Amino acid sequence: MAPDPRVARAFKAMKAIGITEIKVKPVLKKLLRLYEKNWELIEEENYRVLADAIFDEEDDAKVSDQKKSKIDEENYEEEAQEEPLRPLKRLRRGQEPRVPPSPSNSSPSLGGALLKMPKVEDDELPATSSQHQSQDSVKSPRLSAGNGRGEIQRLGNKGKEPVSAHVASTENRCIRKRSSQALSIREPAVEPGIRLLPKKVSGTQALIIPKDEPFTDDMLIDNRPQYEVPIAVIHPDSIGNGVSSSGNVSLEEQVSEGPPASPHLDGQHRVDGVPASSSERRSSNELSTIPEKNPSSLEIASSPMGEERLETLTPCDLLTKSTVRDALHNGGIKGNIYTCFADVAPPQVPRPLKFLNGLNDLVGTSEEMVANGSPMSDKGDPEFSGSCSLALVPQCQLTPDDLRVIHDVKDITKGEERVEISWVNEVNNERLPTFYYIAQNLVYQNASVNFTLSQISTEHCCSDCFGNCLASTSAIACACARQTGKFVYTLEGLLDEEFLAECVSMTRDPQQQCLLNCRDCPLERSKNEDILDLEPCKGHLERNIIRECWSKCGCHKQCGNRVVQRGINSKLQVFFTPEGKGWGLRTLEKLPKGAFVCEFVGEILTTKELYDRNTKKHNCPVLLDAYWVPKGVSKEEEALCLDATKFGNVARFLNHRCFDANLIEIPVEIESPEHHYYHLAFFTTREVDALEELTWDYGVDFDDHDQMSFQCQCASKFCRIMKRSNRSRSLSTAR
Ligand SMILES: C[S@@+](CC[C@H](N)C(=O)[O-])C[C@H]1O[C@@H](n2cnc3c(N)ncnc32)[C@H](O)[C@@H]1O
Repeated sequence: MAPDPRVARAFKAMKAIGITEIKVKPVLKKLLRLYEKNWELIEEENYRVLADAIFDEEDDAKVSDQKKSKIDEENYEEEAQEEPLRPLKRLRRGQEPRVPPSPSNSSPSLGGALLKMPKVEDDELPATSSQHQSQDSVKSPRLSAGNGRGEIQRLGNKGKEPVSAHVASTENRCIRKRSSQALSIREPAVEPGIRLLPKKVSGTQALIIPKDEPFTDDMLIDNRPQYEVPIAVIHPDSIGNGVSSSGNVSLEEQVSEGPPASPHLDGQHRVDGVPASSSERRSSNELSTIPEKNPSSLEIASSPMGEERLETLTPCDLLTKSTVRDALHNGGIKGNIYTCFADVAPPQVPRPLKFLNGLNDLVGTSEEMVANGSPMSDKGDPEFSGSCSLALVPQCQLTPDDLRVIHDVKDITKGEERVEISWVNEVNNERLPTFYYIAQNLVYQNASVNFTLSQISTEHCCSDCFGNCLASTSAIACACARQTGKFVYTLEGLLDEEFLAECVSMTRDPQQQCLLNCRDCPLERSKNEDILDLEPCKGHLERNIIRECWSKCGCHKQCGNRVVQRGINSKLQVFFTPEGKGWGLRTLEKLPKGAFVCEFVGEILTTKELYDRNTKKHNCPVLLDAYWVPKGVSKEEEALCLDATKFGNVARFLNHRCFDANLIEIPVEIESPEHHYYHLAFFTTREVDALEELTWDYGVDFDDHDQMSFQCQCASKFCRIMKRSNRSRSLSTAR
């Protein structure tokens, strides 16, 4: 096969400055991945980025060699003394300063959960040293969701079968099958006066990152399982106004040069340790809060694994780095820029970190952070204690968009949520997959989801209520609780134990599960154009639902019957799982049983639209089929699902756990009594410890090849794939 002329030209340009093909090849390959094959970025300025990246690679190799020699010569203690200046972790994350993964998910597993990233084709470039990870193919996820009414309102669903238009044809067959789901979240603590930053980044990184590049499947690289149902390339523009408020995580990635070692330590918090609000954070770009006595910027990375690194750099140092300078002038945003900008302080002499006795004195583990409520407790030096001042940061001519990106580095929600949600990768140098963070579901195109006040009759709201419906002493049940017979929330904001137990039982207990089958399943209709190919409905799991008060109700926004609509309130963190599941979500604080964690948020699609997307990189779309059977589905367009692959919230990072997941998903009606659309909320099924991963039973039938499939690593003793043979026994034991 003839070599790509662009490759040949790149080789030639490098050869002209004395760089051999053998050195060019691997770096070029990385850049192609990083830039998603956007050659223009590589070719700019006579392949400057490429040359920079190669030189950086060489520099890093030298540093690595020097370090190795040093380690041979010095004893362990001596090495430890130098840790602050050259973190051990750097070796592991060695690639980040050079050619950072693309914002859109450069790493194989990254895309993992949601988006899979195809590698650069080998035939495009000669063989390289890029690593290849095993790839599992993932089939279309089982779409599940449900809505039920308290004890209430039970609805059936399971996942795959067409529902006839209108006719609520249902054979209510109780079938033993399937599962439940749930999850919870938390937030990282932050250190006043000290910012956790990624290590230095090469200019290449800073210059790279095409912000608005279209995201296409073939630009992605991922070795992890792919979803059977691919996702379409969605441009923010095509989504409508609602998207404007969403955040593009890829942009965040662009800003950060590498996976944050410990997002807990970011500077996005106020001095009092309280997470800054979105607006506060935004303004902090203009007024940088800095430690009064901290003369220099301080880069700190740490991890629960005990790997930390510290580096002092003056703002001047940072700003005079050519790469940063270039990036600023070019309007590019990079990790370094973020670092320098965020830490810009009055020019002072960098302060040596000798006073640190060891990293562990300064940077605690995640557990310590959680326990102490602060990731860094000023142990190292009182000067790091909260006192701050505001300093103007005039040098950087960043656009408002740039500033927005900068702020998003440590908060994937970009201020969309009430709480900040950081991400951390203590396993490798993969970055978050590219997606736009949205806190509320958004209609993609055809989904017929209309909320009008006129739709809500007095039967559907409690207009006579006042204050907190749960605290009412009225003998007459609040209208919003009528369907369930009682409120399903307690005054503490948790799910009523009995209601939760019933929900869990209905999804987990084979004896209690009830699958309802519709005659003309919309799901099957969406999958198959030819009516002759239609498969029978596979059943929809019967569920309980929650009905919350809403705008037409007379109660207060803080009414106890408004939990899900108030959004995430726990301290959550997206992290890279060490078990091969890709990214996951964990809580940073202990969560009680029955706590709301988050909603599954994504694009609202018709099932037809979902299948039309024809992508194999879906992030577990969820079918809103809770009412299909009881109410029927009048037209195909009303068969809705949620796809969080490109637009979603933290729930897209929830991994699957067979049977005994700590989260369960429950349908929640909020704005609309129309049953074809509802919210899907995750609640804890038990108390969840701080740092525990939050999991949800996708309800995957690993024997059904029509469903999403992956090599389950849930480690549950009830794992359906690992212990299939013992499944029945396990389930009964668990009960
Ligand atoms: C909704 S995503 C979860 C987030 C995902 N881990 C990521 O990195 O973005 C679902 C995908 O995560 C992976 N996954 C989830 N649960 C898993 C498990 N128990 N074992 C292995 N992989 C899992 C699979 O690749 C699955 O297709």
